[in-house]
Amino acid sequence: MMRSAITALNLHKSFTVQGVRTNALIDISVEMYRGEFAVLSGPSGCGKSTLLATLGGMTKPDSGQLRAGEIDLSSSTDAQRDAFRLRSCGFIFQGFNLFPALSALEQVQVPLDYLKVPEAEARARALAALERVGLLHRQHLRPSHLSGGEKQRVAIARAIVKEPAILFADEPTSALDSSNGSRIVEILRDAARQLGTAVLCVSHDSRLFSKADRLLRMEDGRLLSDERPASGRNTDTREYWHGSH
Ligand SMILES: Nc1ncnc2c1ncn2[C@@H]1O[C@H](COP(=O)(O)OP(=O)(O)OP(=O)(O)O)[C@@H](O)[C@H]1O
Repeated sequence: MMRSAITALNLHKSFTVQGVRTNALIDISVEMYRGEFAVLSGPSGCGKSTLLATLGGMTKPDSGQLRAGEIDLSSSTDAQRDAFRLRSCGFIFQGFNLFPALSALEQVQVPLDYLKVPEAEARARALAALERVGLLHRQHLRPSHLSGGEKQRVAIARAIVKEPAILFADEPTSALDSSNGSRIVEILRDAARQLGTAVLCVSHDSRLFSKADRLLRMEDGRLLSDERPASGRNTDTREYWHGSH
């Protein structure tokens, strides 16, 4: 049995700017599972970022249902959605979004400080997350002394340090060369497997497609296809739930 991280049912979202209405999400129903690495693609403006923002509790859908475990996000207050985001979601963006003045280790500790994790534990967990992305030896460096690939790995460590139920990545490899990009994909896939996180990654990068457990495709606000390619690794999360973790 795959464990659901988030379930969306009949989501609609539109924007009206100067009297012109855009339907960014039209009747989207999708369920994201823990342990699964899903890649979302589609033409520019088709609604990918809006879907991530909605699933991640950053914007409210106009209608439809959104449920994460016991939490009904569609009828929740802003404070409840903030709490869900803080506790259960990780985000990775193409521009890394690191704090210039903080070392790699400090960046990764930030979310745990927000969650009020005691300092010693936060430090130990941040070091473990940096180790997971292969950056233990860079822990004291600030972003200006890190390469693009390393910065993205710090951003991933920061996103996975709280072991989120769901991890959203918006074009995480687009600023990277191919070997750094491949490494990021491996790390995201390992995060899904080893932490039992649902990873939803927006990408136009076809190299990612072959690594995905699941391929979602949007067009004009609609979810056009949702497939688990036979060539992908199994989508069974037993590896995590009954494995050595
Ligand atoms: N805050 C907003 N206000 C008005 N319109 C918006 C807003 N956010 C998105 N839109 C519109 O909704 C549609 C979907 O946008 P969205 O950013 O989700 O697409 P996308 O697939 O992520 O595009 P890209 O690949 O170019 O990032 C677009 O037509 C966009 O112009």
